[in-house]
Amino acid sequence: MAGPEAGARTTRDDGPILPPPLRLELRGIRKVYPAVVANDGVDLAVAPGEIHAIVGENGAGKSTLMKVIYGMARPDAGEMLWNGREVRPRTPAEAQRMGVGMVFQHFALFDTLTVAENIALALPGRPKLEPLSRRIAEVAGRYGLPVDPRRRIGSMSVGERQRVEIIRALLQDPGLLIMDEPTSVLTPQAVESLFVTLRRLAADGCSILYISHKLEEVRALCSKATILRAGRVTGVCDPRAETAASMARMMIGADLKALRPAARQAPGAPLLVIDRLSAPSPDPFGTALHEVSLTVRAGEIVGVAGVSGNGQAELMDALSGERTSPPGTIRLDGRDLARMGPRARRRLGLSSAPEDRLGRSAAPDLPLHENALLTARAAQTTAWGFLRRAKIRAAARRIVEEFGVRAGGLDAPAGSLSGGNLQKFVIGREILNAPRALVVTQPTWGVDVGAALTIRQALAELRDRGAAVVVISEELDELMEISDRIAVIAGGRLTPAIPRAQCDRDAIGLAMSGRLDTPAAEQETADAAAH
Ligand SMILES: Nc1ncnc2c1ncn2[C@@H]1O[C@H](COP(=O)(O)OP(=O)(O)OP(=O)(O)O)[C@@H](O)[C@H]1O
Repeated sequence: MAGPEAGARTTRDDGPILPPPLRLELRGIRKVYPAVVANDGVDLAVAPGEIHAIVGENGAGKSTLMKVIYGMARPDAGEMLWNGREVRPRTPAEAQRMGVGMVFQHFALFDTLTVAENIALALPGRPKLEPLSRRIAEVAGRYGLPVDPRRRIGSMSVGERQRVEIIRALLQDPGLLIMDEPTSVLTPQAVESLFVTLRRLAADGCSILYISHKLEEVRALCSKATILRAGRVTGVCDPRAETAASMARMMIGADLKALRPAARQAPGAPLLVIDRLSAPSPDPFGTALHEVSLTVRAGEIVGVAGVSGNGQAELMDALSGERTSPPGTIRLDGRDLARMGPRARRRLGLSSAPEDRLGRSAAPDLPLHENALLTARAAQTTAWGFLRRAKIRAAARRIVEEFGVRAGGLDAPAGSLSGGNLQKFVIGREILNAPRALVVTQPTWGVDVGAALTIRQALAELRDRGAAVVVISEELDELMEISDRIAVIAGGRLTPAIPRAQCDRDAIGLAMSGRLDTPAAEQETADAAAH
């Protein structure tokens, strides 16, 4: 895959055997943004065929470093060597020609085109579809990435789309593949098969840079890790010889606090009751909701597991009020909110934080303090019709402090925050509004281990104060940790929720793949009948 020198040892004349040059070496990379030094003298060494993790807290500078390597950001200082030669890629196309491939968190594929058509668009010289389809099938077979080149992207699951992205990158014959948080959207089974693919690639000599907040995955997959904190390298280690806790310590510079166990009380009366909610999807490739029913009691967190694209977005739209008047009811304390818009629902105590943080949960160009205002209740932020500026700034400051949001001050635009920091801000804002019921999607998506803990703790505390909380997430581990009961959404249908203690990971994983005739689902039905 990565050329003849990959993974081999080279000889020079008849002299001693020399190790091959590093695939990639960075020396003293520095990148400065107006309010922050994102990379501050970063060194990185990646050998051929090495799976190398980049870990660090939100805002530590991981994405910036990847952008430098992929020609999307110009460093202010430092040098980059590729197979021992100095290079300065100025665009992604240049980086690709050099041999760097990148698979992004957010896929850039056209729904209406087939796999082969999408891939053809990305390759130089617009290759013919027939021979290209054969090459796709060949790469797919070699690396265990089953994909039909004639299928339309719109009909594919997220895991399948990721395979297409990986195949697209592999067809450019990369010597280094950058994967940015690749498992956040996958079922446990899909994560396993992704790891098989990556190990095969590495065995063929392709180096992999693997960005992740999931330290257990890093330990299972990677043979080396570079740890960043506040733009600097704070450690290089072999993750297999570390524990998740010891790596977290290098990332944070302190021990990770444990989730504080709360003095739990039994949940109270039903507070949020969703009954036979159906909704068509606005998106031709979306998933319609079919008679979704769920009862969440006061003082309870119900997790909704599922692979993205199975109706989660439609469920969130229906619960947040972004789409109204569906058949079915959404009752909060007995009052039906199904025909009310988001503001009215919020006023009555039902808050939500959709997944698309920059598009729908925050205004990227507005400063943080104005973003704090977006979903605040009017009573807290206005007096006699005037905005209470000091109160709003104080509310924004509280979010930043309690949730450890790293930003260039309250006047920094939301769009300048790193992905994880924006996430902390949006979720923190909703929790601190103290709603009676809260629906969140992927609450810790892209946030580091320390911040994930803070967010989970805050959700648990909200629950313990008597709120009804629904967490829609693709991360089964997280749902198993924080939910009192778990339901699975697949194909727009929701299984009844079963108590966490009775949840079996494998059965949930299967139900997530659309196989609802599992023991877990039968158990749920029995339990629901008993309620
Ligand atoms: N285009 C930009 N303009 C201004 N500041 C930026 C820009 N891009 C990144 N930053 C800042 O640079 C720092 C590093 O951000 P970066 O996205 O590299 O972090 P990260 O480690 O990838 O974080 P996360 O885990 O949250 O994705 C952050 O403080 C961020 O706010």
